[in-house]
Amino acid sequence: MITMDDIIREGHPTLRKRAEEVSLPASNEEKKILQKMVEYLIHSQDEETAEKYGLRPGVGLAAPQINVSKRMIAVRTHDHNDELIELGLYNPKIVSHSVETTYLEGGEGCLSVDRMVEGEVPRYARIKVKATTLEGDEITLRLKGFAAIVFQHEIDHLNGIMFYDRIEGNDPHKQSLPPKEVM
Ligand SMILES: O=C(O)C[C@@H](Cc1ccccc1)[C@H](O)SCc1ccccc1
Ligand code: NI
Repeated sequence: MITMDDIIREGHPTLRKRAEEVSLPASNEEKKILQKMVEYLIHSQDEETAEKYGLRPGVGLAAPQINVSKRMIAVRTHDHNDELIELGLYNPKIVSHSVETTYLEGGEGCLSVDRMVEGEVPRYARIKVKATTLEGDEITLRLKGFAAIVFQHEIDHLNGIMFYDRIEGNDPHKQSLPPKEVM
């Protein structure tokens, strides 16, 4: 199982790389890794298991965070209708987004960042994501609210972007809004 020992922390070069596309169908090894990433989220959201193994709760995890520079993410959260989203995805892509932006009150955290970082992180309010699931199905997700923020946080990890790169007042040359992905 994945524990905090497997999660690399800021300063590790893999967190600043652009992760490689996964050629599909995924290999057995890639499937195993993605499955374990989903399991990490399940374990981390179970109070007893999280306590037993010292897991930080997570609603998302990107493969670069376990030092695997491949375009794979796991997400376990609820959508705006309070439906559970529990997915392992290959090659997720934001194919369109709202002009309107939003942010998480109180800012964001990250399993790869062992410190509090103040500041609002601007995110698109609504996004459309295309990806291939762990089971091999191509899906399109229309997301808003917290789920949209989670997906943007995780897809940023695939592009070597950390949440604090987007906080106003940082290096003015850094893009404070998500870069145009595929527009
Ligand atoms: O480091 C990660 O990628 C996992 C983050 C994702 C995330 C952080 C902030 C906002 C949206 C997504 C972890 O889930 S941080 C822990 C956490 C847990 C519940 C709610 C928000 C953040
Ligand atoms: Ni993160």
